[in-house]
Formats: sequence, structure tokens, C-alpha cells
Amino acid sequence: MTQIFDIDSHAAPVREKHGPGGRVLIVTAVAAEKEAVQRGLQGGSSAHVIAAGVGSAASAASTAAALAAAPGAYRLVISAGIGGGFGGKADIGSLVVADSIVAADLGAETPDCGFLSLDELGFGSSRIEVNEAWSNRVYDAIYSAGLSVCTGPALTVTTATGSAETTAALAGRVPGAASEGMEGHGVAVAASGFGIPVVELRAISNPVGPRDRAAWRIGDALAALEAATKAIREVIQ
Ligand SMILES: O=C(O)c1cccc(C(=O)CC[C@H]2O[C@@H](n3cnc4c(=O)[nH]cnc43)[C@H](O)[C@@H]2O)c1
Repeated sequence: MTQIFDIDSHAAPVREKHGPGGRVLIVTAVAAEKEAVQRGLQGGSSAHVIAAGVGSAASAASTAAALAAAPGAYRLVISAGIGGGFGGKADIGSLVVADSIVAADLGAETPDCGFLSLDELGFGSSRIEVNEAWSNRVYDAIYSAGLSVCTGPALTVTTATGSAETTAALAGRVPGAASEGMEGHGVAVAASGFGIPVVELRAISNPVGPRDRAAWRIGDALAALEAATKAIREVIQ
């Protein structure tokens, strides 16, 4: 069976070395994102980086496993990766620091009222607030480094958007939506379960909209992710 989680690297945190709750856990989806983050951190951080797999379920399971393997070792979790950017908010190669993390397609479809979120169904909330102090620190460091960055809701979806209709529906559902990814909410649910603050950082590889695989700029997004990680190295030390 293919192993998608970074189980081996979960053993890395050492509480005695870094003090209780002293480290930052950075959760990416795939190896290319993990490597970009590691290049950004080079030579200056005790942060622990894992590639948790694509999607909310894989990222939640892997984040929870990493946190459970080192009780008290982490003070912050960052969900980081490439993502789609909403028009007028986040261009390709720019960065989004989430001000909230929203499971934007978690709910029920109805024939008369359209989409109903978890909140509307009475099952809790689809929105997780990020830690404001940490988000501000991360945003300020990226901005100060001269990188293009904005803040707004980061959407987590199960199916990557591929049409104008879905883009409009999501933008209507979540005013100010800035980015779309597939992991943030899973990482945030796991971190919240352990009482650890969470931040989401997305480097934009493509516009959210009608599918156009040729328009994807994964290299530019990975370069932006590396540069942003370098910029926040000191604040997450
Ligand atoms: O081939 C496609 O059309 C296609 C469309 C959207 C996403 C994919 C992926 O394989 C993405 C998986 C990976 O990348 C993140 N990501 C990047 N851009 C987006 C997006 O616009 N919407 C959702 N996720 C996106 C995502 O977090 C996954 O980790 C292929």
C-alpha cells in the first residue's frame, strides 16, 4: 500500500531541546510543497515540516498523528501550500494569509434553498477562526519582505472548482473569499482539537474559475511559498 503520510518524521520533535510547546508544525499536502518550505527555512528554524497528503481527511489525520506523537511540543500549526486565488483578491504568484478557514462545500444541497452550510443545518460551524496574533505576525513578515500578500477567508473544498458557476456560488457563500485549497480545514480541525493555534498560508498557482490546466503556474507558486517561508523564519523561530 502507498504510504502518503510522513509517519517517520513524526518522531522528530524533542521537547527537552526546544522547551514545552516551543516548535511550529508546518503541514503541506505534497512533497514539492514540503521541499519549498524546507528551502525557505534553511539554516534558521526548528519548525517541523510534513507532507500530509491531499485533501482534508488526509491532512487532518496526519496533523493529529504528528501532534499526538509529541504532546506539548508544538505552539503553532501552519497549513501551507499552493492554492487557487479568487479574482480581484489574489493573483498568481501572490500569497494569502487566512483570516478564517472555511469548509466551503461542507453541508447539504436542497431543492428549494440551495446549499446549506453546517451552521445552517445546526451541526456546528464550517468556519474556524485563525489565531489573529499569529496571522498578523505572519502577514506582516511577508509584507515587509516585499512580497505580494493579502488576507481573507481561505476556503477548503473537496472538489477543486472548475466552473464559473461554482466560483460565483463560493464567492457569494463566503464574502471576501481569497483562496481555495483542499487541506486547511482538516489541519485546523486537528490543531483546534489539541488546543493549538492555527494559521493558513496559500501561494497562488491558478485562478479559481473554469478549469484551464495550462494556466497553472505551480513553479511560481512554489517559489512564492519558499520566499514567504523565508520571510516568516524569524517570527516562527
Ligand atoms: O487538474 C485539475 O484541473 C486540478 C484542478 C484543481 C486542483 C488540482 C490538484 O491536483 C490540486 C491538488 C492540490 O493543490 C491545491 N490547490 C491548488 N489550486 C487549487 C484550487 O484552485 N482549488 C483547490 N485546491 C487547489 C490543493 O490544496 C491540493 O493540495 C488539479
